[in-house]
Amino acid sequence: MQTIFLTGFMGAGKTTIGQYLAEHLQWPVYDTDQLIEQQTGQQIKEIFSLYGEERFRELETETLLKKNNQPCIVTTGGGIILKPINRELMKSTGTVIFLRADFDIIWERLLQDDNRPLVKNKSKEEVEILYNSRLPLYMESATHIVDTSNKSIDEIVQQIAHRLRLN
Ligand SMILES: Nc1ncnc2c1ncn2[C@@H]1O[C@H](COP(=O)(O)OP(=O)(O)O)[C@@H](O)[C@H]1O
Ligand SMILES: O=C(O)C1=C[C@@H](OP(=O)(O)O)[C@@H](O)[C@H](O)C1
Ligand SMILES: [Mg+2]
Repeated sequence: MQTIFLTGFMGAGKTTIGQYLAEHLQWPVYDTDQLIEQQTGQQIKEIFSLYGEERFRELETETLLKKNNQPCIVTTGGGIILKPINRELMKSTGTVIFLRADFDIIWERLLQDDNRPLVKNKSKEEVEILYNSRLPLYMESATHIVDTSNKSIDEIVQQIAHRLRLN
């Protein structure tokens, strides 16, 4: 089994589900946002405000390129699917699980913290446009789609393990 990449929109639960899945499978887990923060010594929101989104996207690609071939879980930032090279890198080196969730559920979660620069000061309508614009890219790059709406974290972890025949 190769790397398991978790993709999906901001607030879909990638970082959280990845932690629980890692515990369940006893696999290491890496979060691209956390790796970028460790590497740069800066918070994601600082990188966006100091250098812009484009620089952040380059850092995401660098992070994917640095990954070794050992089995692990990689939880990605919601925009990782924007660059074709990222979609190719993930698909060619692992299994890509798109964590899908209804936008209304996601929006409620996004209201809980203000650490996401692409959400801060945006209306619900504006973020929904971003969500809809990205959906085809999540679909195109996914090897599996897991619907997470109204499911507990435990149910989602079980479902992923079952779909990948890892339990
Ligand atoms: N299935 C779920 N049910 C309820 N809350 C969830 C679920 N998945 C994630 N959350 C919560 O949603 C918020 C966003 O999750 P997070 O893992 O940061 O998402 P992402 O990494 O996709 O942006 C967190 O507060 C997390 O606890
Ligand atoms: O969707 C995006 O473009 C982003 C998602 C964030 O990660 P999460 O999806 O884990 O919130 C983080 O990478 C950055 O704020 C940009
Ligand atoms: Mg995350």
